[in-house]
Amino acid sequence: MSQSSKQTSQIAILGAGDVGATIAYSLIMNPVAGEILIVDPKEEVRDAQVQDLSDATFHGNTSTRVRAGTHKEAGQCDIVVITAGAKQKKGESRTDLIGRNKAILDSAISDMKPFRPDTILLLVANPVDVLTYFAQQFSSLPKHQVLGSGTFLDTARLRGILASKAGVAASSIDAYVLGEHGESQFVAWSLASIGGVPLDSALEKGVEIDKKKIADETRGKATAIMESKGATNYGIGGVAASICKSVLFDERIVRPVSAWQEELGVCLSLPAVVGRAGVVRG
Ligand SMILES: NC(=O)C1=CN([C@@H]2O[C@H](COP(=O)(O)OP(=O)(O)OC[C@H]3O[C@@H](n4cnc5c(N)ncnc54)[C@H](O)[C@@H]3O)[C@@H](O)[C@H]2O)C=CC1
Ligand SMILES: CC(=O)C(=O)O
Repeated sequence: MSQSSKQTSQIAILGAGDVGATIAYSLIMNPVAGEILIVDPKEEVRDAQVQDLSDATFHGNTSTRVRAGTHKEAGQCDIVVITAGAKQKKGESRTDLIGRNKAILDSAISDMKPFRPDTILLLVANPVDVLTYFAQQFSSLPKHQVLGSGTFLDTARLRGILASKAGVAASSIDAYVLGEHGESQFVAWSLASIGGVPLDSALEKGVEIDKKKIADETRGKATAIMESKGATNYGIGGVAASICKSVLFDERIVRPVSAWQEELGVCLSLPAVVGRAGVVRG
């Protein structure tokens, strides 16, 4: 991507809560776009987040500007990251949010229309797979332009756990959590490798891993964090910012993101090639 298109790219973030603000902060610290628009009907919170985030743009490495925006403006951005919606209260599952968050999504998409034809919608609000499906329906954008963060965060969690067991950097581990960003997710153990060597052969002698325990710990990590601090925001902040970069730079990187699965008639995560058109190949 040329320097000038990098500077003029715009990312809108719908929802100025814990997750939306952290995604914006990640995009300021690792700049990929010229402008970030923060959109939230709670104007006081939105404006305070804009003020606070603007202070973070002071650091030397960024040319990204942050401002408050409207839903209509968001519909004309390169990427719209949708964090708008309720989060889980104690004892609630992600799927318990469906009624509230589907209604919020419906009204937010109506407010953003008409979309720029090449806009990418990145769903983050939960239940992310179901909302990705509804965003495809409500927006009428081509399905490959509407994707969800899916099991990318679960995959990051899995790689972190495996890295500490194996004593190698998480970036050297190739392993995926696939399926639903929720209770039915699964680890594709047969694909797991370290530096290209199948996981079981790559571990040092004497190092044993309990695959069921690791899969359970990965699946339960969000609940464990939320029980203590009420929300998860940093992991998804990094994950969503990384997807934005893959889109704007047309990276064609393979990521487990939630996308339309023609054979199954649902949105869920399988390894997909992510580029400027969204899911370039499923
Ligand atoms: N996919 C993933 O891996 C993750 C998803 N999440 C999900 O992200 C969502 C947001 O979480 P938090 O930021 O912690 O919640 P929050 O409650 O802190 O913020 C949500 C914000 O959305 C705003 N909002 C409501 N309707 C809106 C609309 N029509 N347009 C724009 N903004 C609107 C609210 O005013 C609020 O400020 C939740 O559904 C949560 O479950 C959170 C972490 C990870
Ligand atoms: C909240 C959520 O979906 C997560 O942290 O995985």
